[in-house]
Amino acid sequence: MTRNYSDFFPSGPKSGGSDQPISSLQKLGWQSHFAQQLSADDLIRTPPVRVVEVHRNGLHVLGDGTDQTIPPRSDATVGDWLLLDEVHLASSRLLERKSLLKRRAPGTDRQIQLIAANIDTAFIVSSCNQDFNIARLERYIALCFEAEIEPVIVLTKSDLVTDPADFVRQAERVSDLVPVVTLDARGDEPVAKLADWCRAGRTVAFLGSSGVGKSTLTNALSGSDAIETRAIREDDAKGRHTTTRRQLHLVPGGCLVLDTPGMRELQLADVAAGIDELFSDLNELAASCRFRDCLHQTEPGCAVQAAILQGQLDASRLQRWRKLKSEEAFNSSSLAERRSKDKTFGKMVRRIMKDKGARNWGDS
Ligand SMILES: Nc1nc2c(ncn2[C@@H]2O[C@H](COP(=O)(O)OP(=O)(O)OP(=O)(O)O)[C@@H](O)[C@H]2O)c(=O)[nH]1
Ligand SMILES: [Zn+2]
Repeated sequence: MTRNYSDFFPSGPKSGGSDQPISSLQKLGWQSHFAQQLSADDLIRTPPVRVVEVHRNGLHVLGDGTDQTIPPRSDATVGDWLLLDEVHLASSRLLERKSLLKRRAPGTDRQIQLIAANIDTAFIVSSCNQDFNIARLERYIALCFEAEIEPVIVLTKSDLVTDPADFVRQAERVSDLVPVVTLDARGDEPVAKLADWCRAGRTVAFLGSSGVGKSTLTNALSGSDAIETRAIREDDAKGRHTTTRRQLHLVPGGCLVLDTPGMRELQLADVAAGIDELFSDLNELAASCRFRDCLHQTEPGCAVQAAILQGQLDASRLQRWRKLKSEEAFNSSSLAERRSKDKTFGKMVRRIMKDKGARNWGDS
């Protein structure tokens, strides 16, 4: 097979609305970030493929002329790029990610699980009704900032309220860095209003609680009720609650949409930097407090309390910041403890094995 290798080294992300044809790899989300990581020699020996689906028996990968399932590996997740070693599949090289969403597994084990890699934009979906919750939006945004994913707030069900303006105002106050879009997820609005982020070759995901309209939006983007993709399998097309797989849907002529059922139990762990970024206004204020360890309660010279008194800061935002930070600290510290216990245990095992080995030698 002859490949046009110039396609593998894009000059940069294609601009929206451009009529330039894009290569099959670019359609799969290939970007200069990945191209920079390989040499022409790598390319000849190991063609890039993207993991579009993870299931128990393996990873479904697609590339230029490649469509196959390779053995599972714990360090790769949906959205990852691999340099496929067709002779030794397990030796395929994992390319450095542009972004990574991970979570702490529910239950007692609480291991870190990789959710998805290389998402460009996450639409944080909430509806203009009782689901609307600033603290929840903030959690998702902190997570996106940490994961290096661009968040966009999408407020659905605008048709069910007389005026969504109040929801929009509240959502806009979450962060200057995060755009807010309102729409009716059924019909034509999503395609038009999300077009900037849903260009061909971009990878997007919808995050949010059950019933807010994530599936409706996904279908709206794909222009059908059953998303037409190369990765989709029959059972998934029928019922979206039946699958526990994670996969990327290739929207014909458009972006790639990640569909992951595990997004609902997201826990905040190891996202301190994301929280700092989201609450940078509070961090800046805190830097002017008289005491470095100010708790922003009743301390004299507290710049945060002063801002609240002056009406520049909403007291509830301070409360949410505190809550998020303590949740994060709790989740992360228990992980640290677990890691250190694991280490101690590992050391103990090695010592015993060593002792045993020494004794066995002595016995012989
Ligand atoms: N009126 C109105 N109904 C909507 C809108 N978006 C979604 N719905 C309806 O809300 C219901 C739930 O939408 P889904 O798309 O299934 O929500 P989801 O977020 O995918 O839910 P899960 O699959 O449980 O996570 C469906 O009946 C949709 O038709 C909207 O913008 N306006
Ligand atoms: Zn203070």
